[in-house]
Amino acid sequence: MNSSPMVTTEPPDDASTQATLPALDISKVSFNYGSKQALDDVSIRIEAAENVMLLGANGAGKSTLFSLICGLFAPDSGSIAINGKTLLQGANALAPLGIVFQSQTLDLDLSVEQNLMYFCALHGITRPDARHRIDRALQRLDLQDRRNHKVRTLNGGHRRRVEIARATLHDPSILLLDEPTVGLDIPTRTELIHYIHALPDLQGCAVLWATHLIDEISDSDRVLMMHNGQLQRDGLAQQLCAEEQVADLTALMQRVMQS
Ligand SMILES: Nc1ncnc2c1ncn2[C@@H]1O[C@H](COP(=O)(O)OP(=O)(O)OP(=O)(O)O)[C@@H](O)[C@H]1O
Repeated sequence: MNSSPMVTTEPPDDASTQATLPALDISKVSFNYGSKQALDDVSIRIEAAENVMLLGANGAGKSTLFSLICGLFAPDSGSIAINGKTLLQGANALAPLGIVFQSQTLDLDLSVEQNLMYFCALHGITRPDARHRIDRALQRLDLQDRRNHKVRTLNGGHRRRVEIARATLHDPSILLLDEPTVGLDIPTRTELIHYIHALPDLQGCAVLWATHLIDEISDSDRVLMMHNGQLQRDGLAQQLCAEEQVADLTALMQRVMQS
């Protein structure tokens, strides 16, 4: 991937304080919608500041997994811990979580800054601190000149960037991204992919990024392959392909889906 002007370098935020506990620990999680099993005995451990791609075709179980991590549903069995705290330990357990949903959730009639300020207020961040965090996030995402623009006037790529900026304002330990590039043109996708890959180093947070697009995954990425609610593969993309003697991830995904 080419370097992008969107990425600026700064030291990570408080990364050292998050270094020991796994950012996310999913243990033997199963979940059913009535008689339909959506997740079957899924275990995933993501370390602090690790970037992980969650790959699966439609219906694989990615969104359901995200809903469980966010506490929207409780698992039928198994447990989920964020930064060492299980979700059963109360709403506070969700505090170190950042999320960008598939569908857009910005207020179109507020400016970029107003959207970000509102989020900070919801998280109990004081105004001076919020200003500092917003400055930093806008700079990292190359959005400074859009600060006072109404979101309604922004294109899809800029709106996505605002959502990502917003999701990092409270310095989450783990950021969940549910198909963040859907609907974006190729140059905008490329920029976002580059930025998101740099995020663990920039921000010190882990990233779990759901996608069904294999071209968003690079050889050195850790990839989790899901199919029919099961975690079928977990490893570095290049290594998985070498172990199974396939040319690329597309061939490996085909094998997984035929199994
Ligand atoms: N509300 C629901 N009621 C019943 N079944 C559901 C519901 N939501 C999802 N499912 C089923 O659960 C399985 C997993 O769906 P899920 O949406 O988690 O997959 P996904 O990988 O996120 O796919 P997509 O990218 O299409 O959202 C699928 O078989 C789906 O049809």
